[in-house]
Amino acid sequence: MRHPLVMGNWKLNGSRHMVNELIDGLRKEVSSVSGCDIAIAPPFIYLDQAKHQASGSRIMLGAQNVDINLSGAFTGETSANMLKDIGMKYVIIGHSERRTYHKESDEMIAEKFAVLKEAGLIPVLCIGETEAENEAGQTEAVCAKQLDAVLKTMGASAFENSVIAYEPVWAIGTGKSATPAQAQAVHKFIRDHIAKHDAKIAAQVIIQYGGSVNASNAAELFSQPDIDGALVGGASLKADAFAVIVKAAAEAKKA
Ligand SMILES: O=C[C@H](O)COP(=O)(O)O
Repeated sequence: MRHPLVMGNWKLNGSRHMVNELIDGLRKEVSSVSGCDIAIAPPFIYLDQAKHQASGSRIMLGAQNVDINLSGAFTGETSANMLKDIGMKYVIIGHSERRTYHKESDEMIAEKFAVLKEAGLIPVLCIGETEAENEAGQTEAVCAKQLDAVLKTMGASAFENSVIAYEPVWAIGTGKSATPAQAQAVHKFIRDHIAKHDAKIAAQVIIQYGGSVNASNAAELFSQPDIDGALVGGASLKADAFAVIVKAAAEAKKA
């Protein structure tokens, strides 16, 4: 049985004060929740502070990016081994904001996937189509191509103990979430696509939904059989709203 994961992607938001306040608030809200893994991904500069602030709680830490290199003359970059060294568990890769603003290709993202696996970190691989691709009926083709970049280089076994986040670009930060039925259909496609290579791994891989998840729509999204939690942006910046989403995931997957 899959254990849902709700992860907050803080993106470029935060301060020393906010790290302490938000994590303290979240610790109180989720202290009695079981049945759902919880993670947050603050900006790099606050990861160490956040790790300490969350110490002894069920809140795990993740980073928002990683470099493909492990050391050397790569100014401004952070390696997988460094993230492991400071106690990170998850690393988000392939987020559409990085694909768009930093021109990250499927091939580069597959390389990042490989360095994370090598370092013993859990990749959270974001995939998803743009609005134009959605309207052109290309959702499945786009998701398949993004998954294939990893499948071709590493095989289906790479998805063992890995996370996929389906994030339709048109739903990110827009307030316009995919409907539960729309999201379920794509999640099932993703699982079936991996199952063509390895049914056992497809059955266990966590597939999160991301894109305007909030306290009001989370429960219905999580009621879908192939939606295993969420990658949450805006709503993860408020402890109470994020906790409602965590509780909804724990509740929905109890049955
Ligand atoms: O990584 C998170 C996603 O980009 C979703 O962001 P959002 O919840 O603000 O729409």
